[in-house]
Amino acid sequence: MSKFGVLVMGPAGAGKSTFCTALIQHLHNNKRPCYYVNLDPAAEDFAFEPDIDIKDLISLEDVMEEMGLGPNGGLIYCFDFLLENLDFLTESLDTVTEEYLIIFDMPGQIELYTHVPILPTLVKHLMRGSLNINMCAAYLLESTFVIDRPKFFAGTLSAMSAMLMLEMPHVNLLSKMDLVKGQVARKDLKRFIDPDVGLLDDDTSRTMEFEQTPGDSDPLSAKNVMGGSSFHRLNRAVAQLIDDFSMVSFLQLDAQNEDSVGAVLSYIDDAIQYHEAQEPREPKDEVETDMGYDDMDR
Ligand SMILES: Nc1nc2c(ncn2[C@@H]2O[C@H](COP(=O)(O)OP(=O)(O)OP(=O)(O)O)[C@@H](O)[C@H]2O)c(=O)[nH]1
Repeated sequence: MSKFGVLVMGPAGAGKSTFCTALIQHLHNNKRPCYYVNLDPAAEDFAFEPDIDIKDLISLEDVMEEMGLGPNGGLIYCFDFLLENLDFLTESLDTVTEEYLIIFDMPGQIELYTHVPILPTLVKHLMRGSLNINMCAAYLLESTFVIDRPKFFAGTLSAMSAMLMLEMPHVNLLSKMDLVKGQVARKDLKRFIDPDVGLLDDDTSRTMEFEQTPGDSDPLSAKNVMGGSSFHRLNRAVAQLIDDFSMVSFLQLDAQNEDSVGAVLSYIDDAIQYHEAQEPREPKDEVETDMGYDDMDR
């Protein structure tokens, strides 16, 4: 038997830390031990004190001050530093026994999940190195995005990008469900759980915005860029890509409701166990980060 872990990811403000707190509380209530790892070098207030805190190794504030970097470049610097000092994680995680669920609370900068190979390297170390942790990713997307469908598809694309990049068991969560219940009809909500491109066609609230003003031929005019037909075509192409891959579906999460947290945990447990039962796969070749830190804040 090997160790178990969940990597809690998603854009800024999606509810990652709140979910981690609710998960830890739920595990406590059910007398299941857990081990909390904060990997957000900017996180400050915790409901439960982390067992490992990246800030004991490096903090975003110090990096931004000392290196003169912005928040995105600074974050990438912190993660590069973590990758150079993986013993910081390994030494503590080595001592964690198999009955613990290891919860990794990640930062919200979207760059980390989409176009730098830092996370795959970290995941590879955790899953395939000597630690041999059986991991599942939990990717959170705010359910209030369903009100703004292009935003919802953009978020769904980032979830898909993380799935493709990390190649690990993956559970996508529509978080903050308490905020949309009552605002979105149950049958409409179902269409966001398994997103299909038709959602954009039915988006009557935005149809007006997508119509181009007759005679407005400047493709870069504010109206055309923000709400014009090219914007609509781009959204449709993104939605079609997601539809074609047919990879992303969501579970609903209301972190304030313990039954909801328990149901999500069951999926995570199942995903981990299913993966454990499969043959181990060959690791991918390591890839180097090819972006400068300054580029991240442009
Ligand atoms: N109503 C409601 N609010 C929530 C829920 N989960 C989180 N929030 C609120 O959303 C805000 C952001 O939540 P966090 O848990 O800090 O989000 P995060 O993803 O960790 O944010 P970053 O660390 O900045 O990336 C906070 O004000 C939370 O109280 C939820 O299930 N329901």
